[in-house]
Amino acid sequence: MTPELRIEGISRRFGERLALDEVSFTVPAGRLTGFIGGNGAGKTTTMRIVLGVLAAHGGRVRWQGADIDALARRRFGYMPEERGLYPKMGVADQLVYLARLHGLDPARARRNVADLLERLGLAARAKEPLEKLSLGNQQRAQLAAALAHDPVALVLDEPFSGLDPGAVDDVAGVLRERAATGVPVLFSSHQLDLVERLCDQLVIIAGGQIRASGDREQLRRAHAADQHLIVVDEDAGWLRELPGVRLVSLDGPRAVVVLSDPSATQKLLRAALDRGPVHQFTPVIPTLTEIFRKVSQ
Ligand SMILES: Nc1ncnc2c1ncn2[C@@H]1O[C@H](COP(=O)(O)OP(=O)(O)OP(=O)(O)O)[C@@H](O)[C@H]1O
Repeated sequence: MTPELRIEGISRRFGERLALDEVSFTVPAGRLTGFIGGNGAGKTTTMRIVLGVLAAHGGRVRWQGADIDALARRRFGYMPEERGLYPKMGVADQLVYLARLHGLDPARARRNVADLLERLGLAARAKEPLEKLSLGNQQRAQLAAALAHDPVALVLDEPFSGLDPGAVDDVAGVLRERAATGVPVLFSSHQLDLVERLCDQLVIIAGGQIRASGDREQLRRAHAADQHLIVVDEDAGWLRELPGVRLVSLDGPRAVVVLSDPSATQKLLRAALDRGPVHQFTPVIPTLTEIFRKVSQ
């Protein structure tokens, strides 16, 4: 059975406020799924419901094709928004303790924790109490806590917040490795550039509703507005007169155009080549930030 996590029609109210409105999406096995949305969009509420920390008022969470239960959830790795490690306890000791709570034998728990601390650049701080670590290093320790018991799925609330670029790369590397072993990874973030760089799948939520979800590149292509960039040798102003072409912007030899139909593409290219060299001719694919702005309105 494919280890796939599915959120199906989840709704949740807080008093009169509908925080989640029939939220559905899939976190496929072996892929990094970025969960993005503005403040109060519903990311944390969704993640809490997946982990059973909060009850849903409608819908269900499915794991490997069946309704999720406490046993399955125990095998998940969760990094909650309210970070939950003990400030006064040694870093390695508490990670081993948490891994053992999840059922790992002592040797395996110690080995996993040592590997993770090494991988996350914390090996030298292993014996120190958590509170003596910088906030970024505490964050790395939180991630280690979510990973130490060899989880079958990962649900991480803002794992990159407050990390410097080096730490972002360390954490991203660890998540990629986990995903490569077939683990579904869901992580929320406000850093759109980071999500664009890291994730394979995207889920965009706004006002408690899913506005877009799926493969990152497919989404980008689906939101392309039929625009093409063309770069020629000299001023491209002649494009104004070409039938089937609407000029969106013009900057000397660079122009962005919208074509009336697919056959206009070849006509445009031919007309441009008749006038001289064509240095670029390519569809304009929107960035994640542009898609996010468009669908979140
Ligand atoms: N315990 C609660 N009691 C009342 N309202 C809540 C509670 N938890 C969440 N909400 C409301 O539900 C909505 C969704 O909040 P949630 O924390 O899930 O958003 P988020 O996308 O994680 O936001 P952020 O990026 O700011 O963390 C918000 O309107 C929030 O005020």
